[in-house]
Amino acid sequence: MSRVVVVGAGVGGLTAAVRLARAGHAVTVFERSDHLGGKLGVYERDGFRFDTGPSLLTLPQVFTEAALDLEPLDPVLRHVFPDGTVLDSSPVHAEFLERIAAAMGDEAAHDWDRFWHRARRIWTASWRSVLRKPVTPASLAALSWRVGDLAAIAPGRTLRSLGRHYLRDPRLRMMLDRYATYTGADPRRAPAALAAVPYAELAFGGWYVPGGLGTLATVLASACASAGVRIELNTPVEHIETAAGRVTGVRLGDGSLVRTETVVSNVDALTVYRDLLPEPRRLTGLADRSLAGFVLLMGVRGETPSLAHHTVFFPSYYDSEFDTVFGSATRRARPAADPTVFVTRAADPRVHPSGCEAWFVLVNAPRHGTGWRETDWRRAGLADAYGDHVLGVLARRGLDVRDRLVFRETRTPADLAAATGAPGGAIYGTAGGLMRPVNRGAVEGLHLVGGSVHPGGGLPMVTLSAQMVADRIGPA
Ligand SMILES: Cc1cc2nc3c(=O)[nH]c(=O)nc-3n(C[C@H](O)[C@H](O)[C@H](O)COP(=O)(O)OP(=O)(O)OC[C@H]3O[C@@H](n4cnc5c(N)ncnc54)[C@H](O)[C@@H]3O)c2cc1C
Repeated sequence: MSRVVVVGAGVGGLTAAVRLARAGHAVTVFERSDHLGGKLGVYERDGFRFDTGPSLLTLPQVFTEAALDLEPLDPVLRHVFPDGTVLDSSPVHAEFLERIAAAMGDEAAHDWDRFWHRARRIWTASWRSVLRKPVTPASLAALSWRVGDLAAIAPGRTLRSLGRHYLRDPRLRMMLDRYATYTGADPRRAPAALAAVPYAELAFGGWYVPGGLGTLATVLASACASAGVRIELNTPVEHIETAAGRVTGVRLGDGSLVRTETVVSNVDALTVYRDLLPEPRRLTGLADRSLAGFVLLMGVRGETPSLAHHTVFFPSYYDSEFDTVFGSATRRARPAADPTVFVTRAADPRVHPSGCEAWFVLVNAPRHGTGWRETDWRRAGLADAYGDHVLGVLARRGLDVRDRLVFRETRTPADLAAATGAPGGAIYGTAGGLMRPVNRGAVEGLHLVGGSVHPGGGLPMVTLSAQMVADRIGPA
């Protein structure tokens, strides 16, 4: 029986651990923190239960290691535009077209239908040629894929330009642009291939896990237990030991050495290459880093019928938000004055006391430490002041919750970085791009899973990375 060490108990690490143990390996997971799930965090207070990370599960067919009880969402998302238009997305295409026509007119519905057919081609090509296969610069260059798939994905084209080509209504353009942020990217730089994201979300639906998405970590943990995986919490891996270009073991925080020839790392690739390997190595194929997020967790009195499970409130000038949170060569990244505000409020009595609601509010935010003082999220008072600001923005967009708060907690990019080891609190690891770091590590026996490597961030992609890596390692 071969011994495999998994570093990190995020969704990628736990999924790889289950799959490898079922394939006959003796698997040990070392996790630096005192809890499982990584960014898939849960926070409980006064009878309220919050997911501190993911709130939307897509591509349920991917989660084969976790038997989940799922509830479909309709609408998947409610969009509130700056002119007051409200558009609910539907997992049934014909129904969504009717909703678009009712809210924005027939021309807009026709445009979305045309875009949808192109997005389906992109999805089909991505699923077949990219998402379940290790993609490397060499495989791209060798054009080993079907030429039709390459044409559909249109490498080199941006999501923004694809949207401008198909969609005339500025509100639909805004709606499409937002999908770039599902990988923490700027739509003006993100590849057109990300059109696969709205396709997948609407064609296969958006799902809620009763009790909250944190349940996924619990289910994966029990799958680990049944498969015989050993999990050690509060056990950071300080180094990956190598000799002659091969993995020989991992050095733990207490100085002890655990010998193994196979390490699956769920740690951000940047950290692995910079800090865990014996000599810092250049990470090839590093795409842009993902955005971080600023989160408010709020216990709220009363009910809010204007909210769907997920509601997005758009700003008047979307590009100015991207300019601000990404920064540029001449302007440092800063929190946005007029950000998009994403509110999740589950109608699930398991997550709030009766007569109340548990709100998760997320806005795009620059990574911790990427700019000057403005992006030092540890600066005294910044988190509270920005939280006040976000609630003021929400009030100006028609939803004033400030006099209904039972309590309010804040999670900044610096908090996420501290809790999960995500550099700068990047939500998704690397932002959208075809050239993410590859799953095969720089030394023999090292494999990488999780949001910072191919095929990317978000629960389904992270799960696919783990499945690909486990299958590549093969049976014991
Ligand atoms: C606010 C927020 C909202 C999100 N919303 C969604 C959403 O709605 N839908 C969706 O699909 N995705 C969403 N995501 C993204 C999703 O959470 C991530 O893509 C996914 O959970 C990342 O999993 P991972 O496998 O990369 O591991 P991570 O979650 O990054 O976990 C890595 C683990 O490794 C551990 N670790 C790090 N260094 C060491 C070390 N040296 N030794 C031992 N252990 C170590 C960490 O403590 C951590 O537990 C969201 C994320 C956030 C933060």
